[in-house]
Amino acid sequence: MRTMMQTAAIIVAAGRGVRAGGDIPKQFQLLIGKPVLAHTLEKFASHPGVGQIILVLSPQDDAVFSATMGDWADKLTIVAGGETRVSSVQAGLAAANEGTDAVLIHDGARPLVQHNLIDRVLAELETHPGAAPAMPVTDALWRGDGGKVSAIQSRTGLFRAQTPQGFHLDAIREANATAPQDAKDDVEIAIGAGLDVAIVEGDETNIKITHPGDFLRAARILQESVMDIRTGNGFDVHRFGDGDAVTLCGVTIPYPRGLQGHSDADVGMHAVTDAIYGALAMGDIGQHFPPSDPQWKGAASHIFLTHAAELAKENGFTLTHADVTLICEQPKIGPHAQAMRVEMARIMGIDIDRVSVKATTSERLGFTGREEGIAASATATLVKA
Ligand SMILES: Nc1ccn([C@@H]2O[C@H](COP(=O)(O)OP(=O)(O)OP(=O)(O)O)[C@@H](O)[C@H]2O)c(=O)n1
Ligand SMILES: C[C@](O)(CO)[C@H](O)COP(=O)(O)O
Repeated sequence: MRTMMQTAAIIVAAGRGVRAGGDIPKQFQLLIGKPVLAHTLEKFASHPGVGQIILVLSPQDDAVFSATMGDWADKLTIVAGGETRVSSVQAGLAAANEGTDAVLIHDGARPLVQHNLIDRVLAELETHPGAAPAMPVTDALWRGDGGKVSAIQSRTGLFRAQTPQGFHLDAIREANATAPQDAKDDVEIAIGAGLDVAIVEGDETNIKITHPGDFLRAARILQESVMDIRTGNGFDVHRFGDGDAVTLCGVTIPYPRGLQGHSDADVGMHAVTDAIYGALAMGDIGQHFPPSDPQWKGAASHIFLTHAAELAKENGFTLTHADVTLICEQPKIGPHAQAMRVEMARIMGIDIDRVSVKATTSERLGFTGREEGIAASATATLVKA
């Protein structure tokens, strides 16, 4: 593990973004609600292997930076870039803190970079002065002339270059100092200076925003990757008392005793309700329907479950699954399980094949084994796409 290297990230964002178009340079344009550059910076700021973050900006963009991302300023070392990418990188290299061993040079216009890609580059820097991600070319390659295919180009050994490109600081500083200004990237500069650069596996989603259509592509990729999937669990117990029926998961079953509780004591429905609140991280039944409040005395539990399901919907989640296990010796649940699924699915507004009701005994052990009460355990899964 590379615990000894002090690594800085240099994010180059001084370009004009001519090909992408728009009123402001592409790095400041919004990508699902925040500037492209903010997405990029977040990835490096949250990576444990990255210390200093050097942001290279064009002096022409001081106002747009302050207006769109001013709150980032005190987390960064901001330096002025140049006319070419090479000169912008040079400015970044000059700003690395004393003691920095390695740098990751990354396009501000690649907002979808993932931590595991950064990890792969850092790992190779343990044994190489340079390391950079790339994707092997998989399409056939042609040469064209006048709108016609003029020759076939072998793709063997060809790669599409990505960033971040990582280097030992001293080595890339020396190489960059004499680099041609038209170099496409830092690997070109490094190998020009005779440095050994390892190729690490790139990521198909690590695209560079270059043309207008790339904003939509990037937004789609981000929306897929930010899918929020949550699982919550719930557990409840009610003791037996006088009565002639129990209500479990919305189904009333005749039985020589009843379940005691402030509400209708539907232990199964309470467990599912609490599982939904748990997935939302929004408290529990007691918090939403305090037992101290007389209006809930004897309340039907579908009120609670409906509230939890509505709350999930209001917060943008789809309830995709609920699973409850009733723990009791008696009554036997099997004959009623299907009716319970139907009723719970109806209340939650989801298909019955997304609702599971199971039962188990506790082998005559404990309070459920002694038939003093019934327990229920549940999970619920919520998805926000
Ligand atoms: N003088 C420059 C030129 C480019 N870059 C940065 O280098 C990255 C990759 O460059 P590219 O996609 O070519 O960006 P632009 O130069 O902005 O694009 P265009 O050529 O369409 O104007 C971008 O994050 C860009 O901001 C830079 O810091 N300084
Ligand atoms: C550095 C780079 O992102 C590697 O793929 C790329 O070369 C820079 O962008 P450009 O579009 O080639 O100017």
